[in-house]
Amino acid sequence: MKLIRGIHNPGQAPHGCVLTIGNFDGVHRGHQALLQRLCAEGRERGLPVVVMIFEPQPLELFASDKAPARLTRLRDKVRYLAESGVDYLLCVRFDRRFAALTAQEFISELLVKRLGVQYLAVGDDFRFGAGREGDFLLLQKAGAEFGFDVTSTQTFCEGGLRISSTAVRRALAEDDLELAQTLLGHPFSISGRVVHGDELGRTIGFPTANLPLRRQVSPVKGVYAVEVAGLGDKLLPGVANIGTRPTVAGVRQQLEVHLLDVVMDLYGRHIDVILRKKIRNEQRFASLDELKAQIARDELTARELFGLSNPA
Ligand SMILES: Cc1cc2nc3c(=O)[nH]c(=O)nc-3n(C[C@H](O)[C@H](O)[C@H](O)COP(=O)(O)O)c2cc1C
Ligand SMILES: Nc1ncnc2c1ncn2[C@@H]1O[C@H](COP(=O)(O)OP(=O)(O)OP(=O)(O)O)[C@@H](O)[C@H]1O
Repeated sequence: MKLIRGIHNPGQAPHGCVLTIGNFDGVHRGHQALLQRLCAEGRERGLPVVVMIFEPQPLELFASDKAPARLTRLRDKVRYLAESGVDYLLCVRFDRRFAALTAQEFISELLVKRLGVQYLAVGDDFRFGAGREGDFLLLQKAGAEFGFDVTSTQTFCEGGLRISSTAVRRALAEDDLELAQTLLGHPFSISGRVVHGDELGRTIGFPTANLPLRRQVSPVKGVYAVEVAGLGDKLLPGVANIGTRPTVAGVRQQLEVHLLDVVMDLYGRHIDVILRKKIRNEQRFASLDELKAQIARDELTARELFGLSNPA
């Protein structure tokens, strides 16, 4: 899959394609069903499959305080979309100028002139263009005028519930990792590059690898039994805390993971932390000793869960 950043990269995007548009946060099973359909259509027509996403996501530009927590960073979205068989990922920089394009301009300049779209699949609730004035009906009319097909994707459900990024966030907020995984079609994980912490963890006997969550708010909080991918062939078990570390007066939200039975310097490594089970909420302890005793109990809980023997 080829990643194209921005719509002004001449010659990079194909002219003539099958296309879908959306946030694709989480690349959940609803998205995957839509992508499968789109790939089949692309094969039939002998055309490349293009997915258009926006970065930042529209709500993050317009109402950053109301924007929901991201399920996937761009890097992970790219990986999941590539695995789904997409040929080109067009990542549009969503700024005030782009947002001001009228629905008609979006169709004629971008979809028709720039991409030469032949087939477009979107949900029937898809809105676009300045003031969200463009809708499915307008796309259908434009399709008839410019000669491209427009289909509304069939809603993909789980237990009567429409799978959506919002539904995954809700499952995570309710600590239902199992449901989140069912909706996603893959386990929920948080990835990033390990940075230096203040190394207090080392002095309390639990060295931790720290992942900053940056401007991204995490959809989950608390202490989890986890498995870490990205450090060789095997998944490595660990315990992680996602929060602000009130005991040591931390401020910024971060993820900290302590690996069981392995000592290695993870600084600078890119890791993917798969959340397997919530152990408890983050707490403020009266002393570091109490925190240390609790983390030791968290470790035992995780060991039991993973069927590992206790440390010597
Ligand atoms: C499994 C685990 C559970 C944790 N639980 C809490 C907690 O409940 N409250 C808290 O303030 N900090 C918690 N922490 C964070 C510790 O305060 C943190 O590891 C310590 O401050 C070391 O920070 P450093 O890595 O920046 O040196 C937890 C860390 C781990 C690995
Ligand atoms: N369950 C589903 N079944 C079929 N198509 C879906 C499903 N969920 C999303 N889509 C389609 O995938 C495309 C991208 O969806 P997008 O990520 O913007 O929305 P979403 O997953 O419904 O998220 P949100 O909860 O934020 O509305 C859209 O065309 C949308 O209609």
